[in-house]
Amino acid sequence: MADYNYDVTFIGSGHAAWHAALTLRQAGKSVAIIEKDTIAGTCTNYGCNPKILLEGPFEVLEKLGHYEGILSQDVSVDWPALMEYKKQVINPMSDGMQQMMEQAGIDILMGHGKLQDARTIQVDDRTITSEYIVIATGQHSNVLDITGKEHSHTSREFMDLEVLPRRITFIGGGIITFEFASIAVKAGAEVHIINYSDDYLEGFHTGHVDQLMDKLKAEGVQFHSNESTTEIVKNEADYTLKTESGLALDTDYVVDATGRVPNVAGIGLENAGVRYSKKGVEVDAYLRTAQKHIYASGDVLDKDIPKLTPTATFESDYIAANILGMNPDPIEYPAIPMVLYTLPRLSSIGVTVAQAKEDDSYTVKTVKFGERMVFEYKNETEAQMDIVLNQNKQLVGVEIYGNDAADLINVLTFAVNQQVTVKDLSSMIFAFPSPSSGVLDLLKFEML
Ligand SMILES: Cc1cc2nc3c(=O)[nH]c(=O)nc-3n(C[C@H](O)[C@H](O)[C@H](O)COP(=O)(O)OP(=O)(O)OC[C@H]3O[C@@H](n4cnc5c(N)ncnc54)[C@H](O)[C@@H]3O)c2cc1C
Ligand SMILES: NC(=O)c1ccc[n+]([C@@H]2O[C@H](COP(=O)([O-])OP(=O)(O)OC[C@H]3O[C@@H](n4cnc5c(N)ncnc54)[C@H](O)[C@@H]3O)[C@@H](O)[C@H]2O)c1
Repeated sequence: MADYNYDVTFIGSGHAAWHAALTLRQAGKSVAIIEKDTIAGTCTNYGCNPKILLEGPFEVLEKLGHYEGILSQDVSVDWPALMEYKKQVINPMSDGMQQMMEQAGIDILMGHGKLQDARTIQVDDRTITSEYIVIATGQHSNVLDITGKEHSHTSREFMDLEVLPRRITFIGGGIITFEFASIAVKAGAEVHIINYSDDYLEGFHTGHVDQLMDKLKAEGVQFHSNESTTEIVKNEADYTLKTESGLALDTDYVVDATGRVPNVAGIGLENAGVRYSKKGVEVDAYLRTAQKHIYASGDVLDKDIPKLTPTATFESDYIAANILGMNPDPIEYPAIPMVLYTLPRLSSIGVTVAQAKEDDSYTVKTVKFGERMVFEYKNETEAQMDIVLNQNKQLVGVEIYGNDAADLINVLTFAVNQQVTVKDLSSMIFAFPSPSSGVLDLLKFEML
């Protein structure tokens, strides 16, 4: 048998990689992780974690708003102090992860990984060989190819801003735009959203999206629909964003949030005979590429399911089990929850209301739990969920609008994936009062 430097080598160190790396190392495999930027990847360093940390104080402001007349509303967020706090909490995480992996016996190779052939990887000026390889290179922010594109910023740069600009313009009507616009406007910035169509937040419940947009408009966010950005002009003290229709918007900071692009270029996929397209790396039902010993995992995959941290983790765990022979079956994804971390949040799992309306076998119900349980939902009367039941009256889909939508969807993910019945719910006692027990009580009633 051929002699390789490592049993398994990962290109990338995000969630798609390190979960499998640890499991494989614990099972006695020799493992290397190649990383060219920051150990632990996007979510930990410039994605989910800093995003939710920065959002924390604004969530408090949002909740304060439900007690007007009871609590003084004269509170504001000190952005520079918040940024300092973000650095204190987030910056050490990468080193901590590196130490944890090295203590487990994983070799961390810093540098740009590039396949030379199907078993050989060049890492800057050194070369290693590996029996198995996992491509876990993630995605990068799209940058619109327009004049003055060098004046636009990515989500990563936005989350490093020491001072929040007075006027911020987001290009794109997707997740990143809404999450950042939601906090920027609460921080007092003048916020504009430029979208090249009039569709926003594709995939989320359209009624909830409309409700969220109305709220953001009331807070001051200005939406510019059906506008195609053509140019960003640098002026002496600010910038002007121009569109095809003639809109000229003066602003201090432009965030390009027009999507994320799989990192498939410059990593030697063609040298190794791995098939890919601009949508990502092509894999079979076992997450194996055209070369059966080369797997791909996480955001870099060409797949139709949401590109999220929990799916990257799920795939990483699957690959470890498959390589160890513990799971020889094709990967089987459960229903995957999506959460939009705006104020309030939107979340969903399973069959959507839009899908259910196309199929007579489903029943759709709207449950205005915020109105019905004012005390448990702390005056958030707008909170509601739209549920989809199948013919057996089991919960197959939920879409939520409300501050607690992230935690509630986790409870309901359990109900959807386990095909829970009213009898199951009635056989359990839940703590009361709490947001989840309120929702479960109402759910039982709707499922009867
Ligand atoms: C602003 C933002 C907010 C997000 N919020 C959420 C959220 O709230 N919830 C959620 O579930 N998901 C969220 N996501 C998505 C989530 O971050 C990704 O789904 C997740 O990080 C994917 O993990 P990954 O390991 O596939 O990729 P990554 O974490 O991107 O890791 C890939 C790694 O590969 C490295 N790499 C690339 N090419 C090479 C090379 N040639 N050599 C060596 N190393 C290389 C990169 O530097 C990177 O570290 C967010 C993303 C962004 C951008
Ligand atoms: N809460 C979460 O789970 C979370 C949060 C942030 C990011 N993410 C990850 O990042 C991705 C979101 O990134 P995003 O918000 O940049 O992408 P997105 O796909 O959600 O939104 C992109 C937006 O840009 C628009 N657009 C695309 N091309 C354009 C063009 N040429 N000109 C103008 N507009 C254009 C699209 O119509 C869309 O509105 C998610 O898919 C997910 O993988 C997840």
